Amino acid sequence: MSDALLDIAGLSCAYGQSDVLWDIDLLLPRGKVMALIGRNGVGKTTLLHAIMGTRPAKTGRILFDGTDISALPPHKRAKAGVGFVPQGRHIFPQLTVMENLETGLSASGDRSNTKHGIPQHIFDLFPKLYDIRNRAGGFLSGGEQQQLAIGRALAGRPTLLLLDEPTEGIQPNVVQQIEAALVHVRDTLGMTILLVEQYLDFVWRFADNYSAMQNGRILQQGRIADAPASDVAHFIQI
Ligand SMILES: Nc1ncnc2c1ncn2[C@@H]1O[C@H](COP(=O)(O)OP(=O)(O)OP(=O)(O)O)[C@@H](O)[C@H]1O
Repeated sequence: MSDALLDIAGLSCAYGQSDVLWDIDLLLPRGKVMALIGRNGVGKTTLLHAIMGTRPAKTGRILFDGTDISALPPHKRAKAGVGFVPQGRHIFPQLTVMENLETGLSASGDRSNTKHGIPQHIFDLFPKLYDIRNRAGGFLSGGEQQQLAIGRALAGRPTLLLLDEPTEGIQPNVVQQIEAALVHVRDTLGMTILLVEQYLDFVWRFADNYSAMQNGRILQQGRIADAPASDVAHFIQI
Protein backbone atom coordinates (compact mmCIF):
# COMPACT_ATOMS: atom_id res chain seq x y z
CA MET A 1 0.00 0.00 0.00
CA SER A 2 1.12 3.56 -0.75
CA ASP A 3 2.67 5.53 2.10
CA ALA A 4 0.18 8.31 1.35
CA LEU A 5 -3.03 8.35 3.41
CA LEU A 6 -4.45 10.92 1.01
CA ASP A 7 -3.62 10.90 -2.69
CA ILE A 8 -5.35 13.49 -4.87
CA ALA A 9 -4.83 13.66 -8.63
CA GLY A 10 -6.15 16.07 -11.25
CA LEU A 11 -8.84 17.55 -9.00
CA SER A 12 -10.82 20.52 -10.24
CA CYS A 13 -13.86 22.26 -8.73
CA ALA A 14 -16.31 24.97 -9.70
CA TYR A 15 -19.12 27.05 -8.23
CA GLY A 16 -21.67 27.04 -11.04
CA GLN A 17 -19.85 28.27 -14.14
CA SER A 18 -16.84 29.63 -12.25
CA ASP A 19 -13.88 27.32 -11.90
CA VAL A 20 -11.98 27.76 -8.63
CA LEU A 21 -9.62 24.76 -8.45
CA TRP A 22 -7.54 23.46 -11.36
CA ASP A 23 -5.64 20.20 -11.62
CA ILE A 24 -4.76 19.77 -7.96
CA ASP A 25 -2.28 16.97 -7.18
CA LEU A 26 -1.53 16.39 -3.52
CA LEU A 27 0.07 13.53 -1.59
CA LEU A 28 -0.24 13.49 2.18
CA PRO A 29 1.91 10.84 3.84
CA ARG A 30 0.44 8.87 6.75
CA GLY A 31 1.12 10.50 10.13
CA LYS A 32 2.34 13.79 8.64
CA VAL A 33 0.99 17.33 8.77
CA MET A 34 0.57 19.27 5.53
CA ALA A 35 -0.22 22.99 5.60
CA LEU A 36 -2.15 24.58 2.76
CA ILE A 37 -1.19 28.22 2.55
CA GLY A 38 -2.24 31.09 0.31
CA ARG A 39 -4.15 34.37 0.25
CA ASN A 40 -7.88 34.69 0.83
CA GLY A 41 -9.90 33.31 -2.05
CA VAL A 42 -7.23 31.06 -3.64
CA GLY A 43 -9.32 27.94 -3.02
CA LYS A 44 -7.99 26.41 0.21
CA THR A 45 -11.40 25.98 1.84
CA THR A 46 -12.88 24.64 -1.39
CA LEU A 47 -10.15 22.00 -1.52
CA LEU A 48 -10.99 20.85 2.02
CA HIS A 49 -14.69 20.69 1.08
CA ALA A 50 -13.86 18.67 -2.04
CA ILE A 51 -11.98 16.17 0.13
CA MET A 52 -14.85 16.00 2.65
CA GLY A 53 -17.37 15.65 -0.19
CA THR A 54 -19.36 18.77 0.69
CA ARG A 55 -18.28 20.38 -2.62
CA PRO A 56 -18.41 18.06 -5.66
CA ALA A 57 -15.31 17.73 -7.80
CA LYS A 58 -15.59 18.37 -11.53
CA THR A 59 -12.67 16.14 -12.42
CA GLY A 60 -10.01 14.10 -10.67
CA ARG A 61 -9.91 11.43 -8.02
CA ILE A 62 -9.29 11.22 -4.32
CA LEU A 63 -7.74 8.09 -2.84
CA PHE A 64 -8.07 7.78 0.91
CA ASP A 65 -6.18 4.94 2.54
CA GLY A 66 -5.92 3.31 -0.89
CA THR A 67 -9.66 3.52 -1.65
CA ASP A 68 -11.24 5.87 -4.16
CA ILE A 69 -13.69 7.99 -2.13
CA SER A 70 -14.42 10.50 -4.95
CA ALA A 71 -17.99 9.29 -5.44
CA LEU A 72 -18.89 8.88 -1.75
CA PRO A 73 -21.22 11.31 0.07
CA PRO A 74 -19.75 13.23 3.04
CA HIS A 75 -21.15 10.95 5.76
CA LYS A 76 -19.49 7.91 4.15
CA ARG A 77 -16.17 9.77 3.92
CA ALA A 78 -16.56 10.62 7.62
CA LYS A 79 -17.22 6.96 8.37
CA ALA A 80 -14.14 6.01 6.35
CA GLY A 81 -12.08 8.23 8.69
CA VAL A 82 -12.09 11.81 7.40
CA GLY A 83 -12.72 14.40 10.15
CA PHE A 84 -13.42 18.07 9.42
CA VAL A 85 -13.06 21.19 11.55
CA PRO A 86 -14.67 23.85 9.35
CA GLN A 87 -13.74 27.51 9.09
CA GLY A 88 -15.92 29.48 11.49
CA ARG A 89 -16.37 26.31 13.59
CA HIS A 90 -20.11 25.84 12.87
CA ILE A 91 -21.06 24.91 16.40
CA PHE A 92 -24.78 24.27 16.92
CA PRO A 93 -25.68 27.23 19.18
CA GLN A 94 -28.81 25.69 20.73
CA LEU A 95 -27.18 22.34 21.55
CA THR A 96 -25.08 21.80 24.66
CA VAL A 97 -21.38 21.05 24.48
CA MET A 98 -22.15 17.36 25.09
CA GLU A 99 -24.82 17.31 22.37
CA ASN A 100 -22.48 19.04 19.93
CA LEU A 101 -19.85 16.39 20.66
CA GLU A 102 -22.45 13.65 20.17
CA THR A 103 -23.17 14.91 16.65
CA GLY A 104 -19.59 13.93 15.80
CA LEU A 105 -20.04 10.39 17.10
CA SER A 106 -22.08 8.99 14.25
CA ALA A 107 -18.95 8.63 12.13
CA SER A 108 -17.64 5.93 14.48
CA GLY A 109 -19.36 2.93 16.02
CA ASP A 110 -16.54 2.50 18.54
CA ARG A 111 -17.76 3.06 22.11
CA SER A 112 -14.64 1.86 23.96
CA ASN A 113 -12.94 4.14 26.51
CA THR A 114 -15.67 6.76 26.47
CA LYS A 115 -17.22 9.21 28.92
CA HIS A 116 -20.97 9.39 28.26
CA GLY A 117 -20.18 7.93 24.83
CA ILE A 118 -17.55 10.57 23.99
CA PRO A 119 -13.95 9.28 23.61
CA GLN A 120 -12.08 10.02 26.85
CA HIS A 121 -9.08 11.50 25.04
CA ILE A 122 -11.22 14.49 23.97
CA PHE A 123 -11.71 15.50 27.61
CA ASP A 124 -8.05 14.77 28.35
CA LEU A 125 -7.16 17.21 25.56
CA PHE A 126 -9.77 19.81 26.48
CA PRO A 127 -10.72 19.40 30.18
CA LYS A 128 -12.67 22.66 29.98
CA LEU A 129 -15.18 20.99 27.66
CA TYR A 130 -16.16 18.60 30.42
CA ASP A 131 -16.53 21.45 32.92
CA ILE A 132 -18.92 23.28 30.56
CA ARG A 133 -20.57 20.17 29.10
CA ASN A 134 -24.12 21.38 29.82
CA ARG A 135 -23.62 24.90 28.40
CA ALA A 136 -25.24 25.79 25.07
CA GLY A 137 -22.77 26.15 22.19
CA GLY A 138 -23.95 29.71 21.50
CA PHE A 139 -22.71 30.86 24.91
CA LEU A 140 -19.12 29.67 24.40
CA SER A 141 -16.15 31.96 23.70
CA GLY A 142 -14.40 31.68 20.33
CA GLY A 143 -11.61 29.61 21.87
CA GLU A 144 -14.06 27.25 23.58
CA GLN A 145 -15.99 26.86 20.35
CA GLN A 146 -12.79 25.99 18.51
CA GLN A 147 -11.94 23.36 21.15
CA LEU A 148 -15.47 22.00 20.75
CA ALA A 149 -15.19 21.93 16.94
CA ILE A 150 -11.92 19.99 17.18
CA GLY A 151 -13.40 17.69 19.85
CA ARG A 152 -16.47 17.04 17.71
CA ALA A 153 -14.29 16.06 14.75
CA LEU A 154 -12.20 13.78 16.99
CA ALA A 155 -15.37 12.12 18.35
CA GLY A 156 -15.66 10.33 15.01
CA ARG A 157 -12.17 8.83 15.60
CA PRO A 158 -10.82 10.03 12.24
CA THR A 159 -7.48 9.02 10.77
CA LEU A 160 -7.29 12.20 8.69
CA LEU A 161 -8.14 15.58 10.20
CA LEU A 162 -8.98 18.53 7.95
CA LEU A 163 -8.52 21.80 9.85
CA ASP A 164 -9.65 25.10 8.33
CA GLU A 165 -7.95 28.08 9.98
CA PRO A 166 -8.11 26.88 13.61
CA THR A 167 -6.45 30.06 14.93
CA GLU A 168 -8.70 32.51 13.05
CA GLY A 169 -10.41 35.00 15.37
CA ILE A 170 -8.99 33.38 18.52
CA GLN A 171 -7.25 35.38 21.28
CA PRO A 172 -3.44 34.89 21.32
CA ASN A 173 -3.35 33.13 24.71
CA VAL A 174 -6.02 30.68 23.56
CA VAL A 175 -4.18 30.11 20.27
CA GLN A 176 -1.35 28.69 22.39
CA GLN A 177 -3.76 26.23 24.05
CA ILE A 178 -5.18 25.17 20.68
CA GLU A 179 -1.68 24.72 19.29
CA ALA A 180 -0.65 22.61 22.30
CA ALA A 181 -3.77 20.45 21.88
CA LEU A 182 -3.11 19.97 18.17
CA VAL A 183 0.52 19.02 18.87
CA HIS A 184 -0.85 16.42 21.30
CA VAL A 185 -3.32 15.14 18.67
CA ARG A 186 -0.51 14.88 16.13
CA ASP A 187 1.94 13.17 18.48
CA THR A 188 -0.18 10.92 20.68
CA LEU A 189 -2.94 9.98 18.24
CA GLY A 190 -0.50 9.86 15.30
CA MET A 191 -3.05 11.84 13.31
CA THR A 192 -2.52 12.78 9.68
CA ILE A 193 -3.52 16.43 9.31
CA LEU A 194 -4.27 18.76 6.41
CA LEU A 195 -4.25 22.29 7.82
CA VAL A 196 -5.36 25.54 6.20
CA GLU A 197 -3.68 28.33 8.13
CA GLN A 198 -2.57 31.93 7.63
CA TYR A 199 -0.56 32.16 10.85
CA LEU A 200 2.82 31.12 9.46
CA ASP A 201 4.73 30.98 12.76
CA PHE A 202 2.31 28.29 13.92
CA VAL A 203 2.53 26.47 10.57
CA TRP A 204 6.31 26.40 10.74
CA ARG A 205 6.27 24.97 14.26
CA PHE A 206 3.55 22.42 13.56
CA ALA A 207 3.60 21.12 9.99
CA ASP A 208 5.99 18.80 8.13
CA ASN A 209 5.18 19.94 4.60
CA TYR A 210 3.49 22.85 2.88
CA SER A 211 1.57 23.40 -0.34
CA ALA A 212 1.30 27.01 -1.46
CA MET A 213 -1.77 27.91 -3.53
CA GLN A 214 -2.44 30.78 -5.90
CA ASN A 215 -5.52 31.29 -8.08
CA GLY A 216 -6.85 27.78 -7.57
CA ARG A 217 -3.59 25.94 -8.24
CA ILE A 218 -0.80 24.54 -6.13
CA LEU A 219 2.29 26.49 -7.19
CA GLN A 220 4.90 25.28 -4.77
CA GLN A 221 5.29 22.37 -2.37
CA GLY A 222 8.06 21.48 0.00
CA ARG A 223 9.31 20.39 3.37
CA ILE A 224 9.02 22.95 6.16
CA ALA A 225 12.48 21.91 7.37
CA ASP A 226 13.98 22.94 4.02
CA ALA A 227 12.53 26.45 3.80
CA PRO A 228 12.31 29.39 6.20
CA ALA A 229 8.79 30.82 6.49
CA SER A 230 10.08 34.03 4.89
CA ASP A 231 10.55 32.09 1.61
CA VAL A 232 6.81 31.50 1.28
CA ALA A 233 5.43 34.60 3.02
CA HIS A 234 4.78 36.20 -0.39
CA PHE A 235 2.08 33.56 -0.98
CA ILE A 236 0.14 35.06 1.92
CA GLN A 237 0.97 38.75 1.99
CA ILE A 238 -0.90 41.02 -0.38
N1 LIG B 1 -20.41 29.28 -2.17
C1 LIG B 1 -19.69 29.90 -3.11
N2 LIG B 1 -20.26 30.32 -4.27
C2 LIG B 1 -19.55 30.93 -5.23
N3 LIG B 1 -18.21 31.15 -5.15
C3 LIG B 1 -17.59 30.77 -4.02
C4 LIG B 1 -18.29 30.13 -2.95
N4 LIG B 1 -17.41 29.87 -1.95
C5 LIG B 1 -16.22 30.33 -2.39
N5 LIG B 1 -16.33 30.88 -3.62
C6 LIG B 1 -15.24 31.46 -4.42
O1 LIG B 1 -14.30 30.43 -4.66
C7 LIG B 1 -12.98 30.95 -4.58
C8 LIG B 1 -12.19 30.14 -3.56
O2 LIG B 1 -12.75 30.37 -2.26
P1 LIG B 1 -12.21 29.61 -0.97
O3 LIG B 1 -13.11 29.98 0.18
O4 LIG B 1 -12.03 28.18 -1.28
O5 LIG B 1 -10.79 30.29 -0.78
P2 LIG B 1 -9.83 30.31 0.48
O6 LIG B 1 -8.45 30.25 -0.06
O7 LIG B 1 -10.22 29.26 1.45
O8 LIG B 1 -10.09 31.74 1.08
P3 LIG B 1 -10.46 32.17 2.59
O9 LIG B 1 -9.17 32.14 3.34
O10 LIG B 1 -11.00 33.57 2.41
O11 LIG B 1 -11.49 31.20 3.08
C9 LIG B 1 -13.11 32.42 -4.24
O12 LIG B 1 -13.01 33.16 -5.43
C10 LIG B 1 -14.49 32.53 -3.65
O13 LIG B 1 -15.04 33.80 -3.88
